[in-house]
Amino acid sequence: MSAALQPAAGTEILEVKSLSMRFGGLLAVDGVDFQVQRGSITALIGPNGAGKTTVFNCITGFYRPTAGQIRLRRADGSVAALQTLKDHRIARAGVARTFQNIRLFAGMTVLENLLIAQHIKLQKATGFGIGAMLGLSGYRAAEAEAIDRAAEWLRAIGLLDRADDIAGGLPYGAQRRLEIARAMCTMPALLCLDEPAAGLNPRESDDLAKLLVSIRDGTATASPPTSVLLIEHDMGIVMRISDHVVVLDHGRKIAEGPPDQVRNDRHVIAAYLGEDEEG
Ligand SMILES: Nc1ncnc2c1ncn2[C@@H]1O[C@H](COP(=O)(O)OP(=O)(O)OP(=O)(O)O)[C@@H](O)[C@H]1O
Repeated sequence: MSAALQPAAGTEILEVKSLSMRFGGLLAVDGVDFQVQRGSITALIGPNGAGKTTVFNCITGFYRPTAGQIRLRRADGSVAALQTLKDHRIARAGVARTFQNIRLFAGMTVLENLLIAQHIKLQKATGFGIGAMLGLSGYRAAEAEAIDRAAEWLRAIGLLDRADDIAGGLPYGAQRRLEIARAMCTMPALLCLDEPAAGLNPRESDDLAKLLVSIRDGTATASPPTSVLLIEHDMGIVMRISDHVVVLDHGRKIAEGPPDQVRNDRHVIAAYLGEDEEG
């Protein structure tokens, strides 16, 4: 049965409610609540081990939460209860993600990486393979559309002239942008990015910040505006591009609000100072 349950009410695209995740004796996420507003960039921050990636893994179906609800409210008003779905169904429901460590198909070309991301749509359009084998027009149209979309995203990330290069040979910052383009080729409602600025130099970070804002605003390509949830340690980027910041520490939410408010929150300052003392 579909996870579409009830019509939309608010403007949030994602609602995380009383989320908990236990690993044996460790409560890595402890009753966390937050929302991602449609058309916003929301950052999930906190010291090392705060539970950020675990929250992401629950949202994207890599972990089944111990308790709590994760609701994706789609544009058509239906609600998907993500905590009940497997990862591939969450992807189909409209949630795309990237990982802390780059996970491209390094031996394939830049373009192939973007086409593979669209294989589910191609399969559907072709009656799961038969149409492709027979060379039916539905397949050719879907394939042309996939290539057009890939080209649009390659233009948006400045890699159109490298479409036929091997992805693994790209500079690190370009690989990061390609991963984001790959996620965007699935036309998600919500884009989840786990430390997209990790390892980038200042110029690459700047390009990334602009790309994320253009994804949020729908100006990167002809695609509509897309809500973004990101985990990020680079506070320069977080403070510059986020509309809303959620702060975790030891598995609990300790603050949330606009960047300026969170930056001056005494609980947040104490959590980060504590990390410095330990480190
Ligand atoms: N699969 C797992 N099994 C056991 N413990 C885990 C697992 N995944 C995470 N943890 C633990 O849960 C806690 C939260 O980890 P998590 O990776 O979510 O934190 P984080 O905020 O993303 O940290 P970082 O910023 O360092 O990536 C840590 O104590 C971690 O060791």
